[in-house]
Amino acid sequence: MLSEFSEIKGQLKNLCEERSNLLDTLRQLEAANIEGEASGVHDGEFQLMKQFSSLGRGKYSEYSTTESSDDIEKQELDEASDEEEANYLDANECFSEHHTSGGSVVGDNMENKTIDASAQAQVVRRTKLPDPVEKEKGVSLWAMIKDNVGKDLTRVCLPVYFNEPISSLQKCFEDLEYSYLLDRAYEHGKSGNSLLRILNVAAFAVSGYASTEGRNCKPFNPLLGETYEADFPEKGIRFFSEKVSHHPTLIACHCEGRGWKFWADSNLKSKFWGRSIQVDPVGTLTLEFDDGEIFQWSKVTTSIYNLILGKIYCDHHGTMHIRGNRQYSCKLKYKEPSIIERNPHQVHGFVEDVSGKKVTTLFGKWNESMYYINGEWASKPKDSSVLSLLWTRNNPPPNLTRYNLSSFAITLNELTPGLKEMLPPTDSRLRPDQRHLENGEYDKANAEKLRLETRQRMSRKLQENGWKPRWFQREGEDGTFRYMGGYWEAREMATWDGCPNIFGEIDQDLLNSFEGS
Ligand SMILES: CC(C)CCC[C@@H](C)[C@H]1CC[C@H]2[C@@H]3CC=C4C[C@@H](O)CC[C@]4(C)[C@H]3CC[C@]12C
Repeated sequence: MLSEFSEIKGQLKNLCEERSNLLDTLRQLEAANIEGEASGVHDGEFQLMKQFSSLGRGKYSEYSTTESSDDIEKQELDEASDEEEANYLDANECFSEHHTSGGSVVGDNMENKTIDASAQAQVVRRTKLPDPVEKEKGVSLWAMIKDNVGKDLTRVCLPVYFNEPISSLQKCFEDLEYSYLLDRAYEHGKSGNSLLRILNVAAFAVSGYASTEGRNCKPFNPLLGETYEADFPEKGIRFFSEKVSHHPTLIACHCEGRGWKFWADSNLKSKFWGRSIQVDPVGTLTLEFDDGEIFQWSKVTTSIYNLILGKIYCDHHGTMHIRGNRQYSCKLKYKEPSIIERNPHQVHGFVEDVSGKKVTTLFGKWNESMYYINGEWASKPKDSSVLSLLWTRNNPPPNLTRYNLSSFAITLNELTPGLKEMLPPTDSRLRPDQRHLENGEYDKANAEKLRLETRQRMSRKLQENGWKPRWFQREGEDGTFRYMGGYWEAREMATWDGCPNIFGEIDQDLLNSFEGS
């Protein structure tokens, strides 16, 4: 059984190598003669799709089967704890970049910064993570898992090496990296082009997945009541999120941009399949334009593969239905990976009008770019000139670390000058274990993580005793969390009433009441 499996794996590996050689050749060809535009005439959508995929600049290394070195560094595992019930897979949104095969962190000592020259605000954000203080330790996930065979994996506490220095609250904000698509959508709708509005909304919905590529660490599971603010005047957006429930794990977020508002709450249902995990996000994302047009959709299924052997990677599959309250809606299919289908990460779909008539075809890849074909496919000349680019992913930062954060993600946990003094005590940036991990202080990070997990274990009790989120409230029949307002106003006044010091020492009374019951 096992030998059969490794045989198949071996064959797959060969196939993968063959494929990546082919892809390399194609890429070279592409570099040689194509600049953003495909040449040649083809006879149908299929051909065009093939051609399109060969234009990809994505890497396919997630399908390679390099075995993780079994550096056995035994870690004391926490007993299955309450805290970890929903903690194993607690991310909520995500983003990422290309892969690094090794785990080396190379960087110069210079803190290189870029200056955003936009007239509005001179926000200077970092372009790399701090250089790690300690050398990284190699710990294989397999070593962790094999000692826990038979246990519910979702309840196994993992040491901090499996985390990325981003909390789930911050990861939610990664979905807004390409918020300019919504600005565009607003403008198009305003000038009467509702088709281009929904096309940009669709591209936005897909772009939220771009940075999940190559991300193979767990985000921090926020503490109950933990918050995250992101004021990005250079993007014209302001984002806020709060962990509103620990049982089940729920995160709510709210974002305001130029002509639109976006909100969501997310709950993840996960299934463990042995070698892989399937995550089904539950909940609706809502986008409301200032002119009253509303779009709603849900995220598709994400699977995380190669938990035991090979390189961990995730893929997304299922159908996303973007429902609008006016003329158009859109269906997008994220294709399931298969051995025969050598073209991973494909997304395609249609914009439909109220009568269900297909108006426009969309396709692309969630890790690269999205295109649309205007009008009836059949009536078009069959070459790439019918394609219009909607979205393309930003380049990865020059020095990728093992976390594979995008340039945008790198800025999310930064304490820019003067920010610390403004933040409430609940902000993710102040979470000590996450900060230590970011600095590469692994022992300190682990110690703080253990301390905070004690607090986390009390969350159920807190919730049973009537704990309520500070900034969000359940609303409507479906009970989605909506932002109540007041955060940015409180920030102006620097009054953080009702924002406890959740990262500090645990209040003795709280501890007593918890242990006494
Ligand atoms: C055992 C550990 C080390 C495995 C690491 C698993 C990583 C790859 C997992 C853990 C949590 C996962 C995330 C959980 C939830 C979502 C929301 C979904 O809408 C997009 C994918 C996304 C963002 C997942 C991407 C992959 C992810 C980050």
